[in-house]
Amino acid sequence: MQLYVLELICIPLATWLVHKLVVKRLRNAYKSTSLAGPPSTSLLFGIRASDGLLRGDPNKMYEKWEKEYGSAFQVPGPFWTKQYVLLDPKALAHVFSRTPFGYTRPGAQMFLRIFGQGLLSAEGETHKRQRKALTPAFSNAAIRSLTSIFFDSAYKLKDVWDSEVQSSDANGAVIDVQQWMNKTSLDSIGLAGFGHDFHALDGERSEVQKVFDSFALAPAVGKFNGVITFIVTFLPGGLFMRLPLKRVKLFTRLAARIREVSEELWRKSKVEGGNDEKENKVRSAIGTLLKAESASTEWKIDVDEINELILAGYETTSITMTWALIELSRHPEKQERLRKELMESFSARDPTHDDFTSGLHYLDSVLRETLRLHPPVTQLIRTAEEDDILPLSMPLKNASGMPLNSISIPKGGQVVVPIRALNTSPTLWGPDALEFKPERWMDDESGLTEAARAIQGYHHLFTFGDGPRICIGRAFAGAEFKAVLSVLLRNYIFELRDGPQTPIETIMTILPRPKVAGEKGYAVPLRVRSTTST
Ligand code: HEM
Repeated sequence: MQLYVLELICIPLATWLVHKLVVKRLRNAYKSTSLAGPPSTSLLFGIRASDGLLRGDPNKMYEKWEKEYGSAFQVPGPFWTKQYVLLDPKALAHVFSRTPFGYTRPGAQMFLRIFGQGLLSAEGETHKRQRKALTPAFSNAAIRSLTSIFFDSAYKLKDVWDSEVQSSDANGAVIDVQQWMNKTSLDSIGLAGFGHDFHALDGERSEVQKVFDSFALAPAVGKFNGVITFIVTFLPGGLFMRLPLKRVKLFTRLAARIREVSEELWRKSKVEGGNDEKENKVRSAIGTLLKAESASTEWKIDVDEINELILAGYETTSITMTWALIELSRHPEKQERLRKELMESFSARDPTHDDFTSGLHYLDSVLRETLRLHPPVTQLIRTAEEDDILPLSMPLKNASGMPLNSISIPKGGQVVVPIRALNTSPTLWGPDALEFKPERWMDDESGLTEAARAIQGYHHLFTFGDGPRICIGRAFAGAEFKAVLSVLLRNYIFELRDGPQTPIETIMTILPRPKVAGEKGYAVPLRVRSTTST
């Protein structure tokens, strides 16, 4: 009798396993193109357990493999799967044009579990509907009305730095700029996104900021990075959230804190923001939506949406502004060129939104070059929802050396978009691909190679993704970056404390952040002097 029960459990389980591990694998092997690529380093985890991917920067490995195998190659994934790494512009354009329907985001379940049903976790028709609802909040007109909020934050920052700089000697004050970019970004997203002041620039440390910081104090090191990638992409989100891991607990805490703030903001906005009386509430992204919502019964803005905007907008923008200050400190002549451009027309007043979008070309080039060299999101992964054929624009050979003009991907197959490797590939960007050269974007992108021009995305970059899921906050981030840098560059001169050759490393928090080598946490101490003291 006992044997009978055991059989009842074991036979279906074994059948399911055989189907999953053998039949599906054989079907996929038959339907997929076999590309060249690095060998597996672990029976169970494929190449994900290799030191280069786990402890190092995965993009360094992708750069190395691009040289060895070409513009598309395969890497062995966990449980005998494989992932296709794509650096071919035509193949990528195909994948992104089919998103969100042909290819889905494997981590979406995790976002859903942690942050609720927002844009990041939505797929298919739900995504389409939610995206349409949020779009007015990020339109040109909306960003134009938010620009003064970005300036308010920048000037608040200037007040604090002025007193530090004035009380320092002629060499200037040493300031950890990353901390201050965090505060500026958090206050800006609070005010411009939701009409809420986190008061980070006033010295208050909100609960949300405390949890974000705890990721930096307990960074993902060693095997953890790889294990997380493995779990997120292969287990259903529910299981991931039950894993007794420190980082999972941090994510849960972060979600809870953000949710507390979001619920409060949402409640306040509902009471005050749906009309014109409270002008500061309407002059925020959510204010715009609530105003529109009152005229429509089709959709409702939700707390989950607020959650995700804080998560998606805070760190990404802060990291980008920090990298720009590092690069400008490493290249004093480029810093001077930017200052000159700003001072020529804006020594007496601030630029407007129109000045940012149609003038100030060098500032725009510094933004693009920073986004190219230092994308805060360094890779995207997509799962094919059906069998597909990827067209190719660059010559490629399969694993047996035969020329290919397309790649077959089976349903369930995963493609990796190595954003940083793509943005810095010498094949696409030329021999100076790794150099910080805003000049390449000037004069109608005159310094771009033909190959780079063929790349789609945001100005030929995948830093914001591409297609229907392209970052909805890209103009928001761009306006904030430009407002903050235009104030800082007109008022201060920046240098790396220990000279332009100071080594910079990256450290994994939620996203990889820069840090000066040897510093605690993710500190980026720069020497800051007033422009009027020279
Ligand atoms: C430099 C700053 C930023 C970078 C580099 C960045 C990057 C990205 C990337 C790569 C994606 C696509 C993810 C994917 O396809 O899987 C994305 C999506 C998204 N971003 Fe950003 N982001 C930035 C700033 C912002 C800001 C300021 C906001 C909001 C205020 C924001 C809100 C979002 C949202 C809601 C999505 C999901 C869009 C969708 O799925 O339709 N981002 N971002």
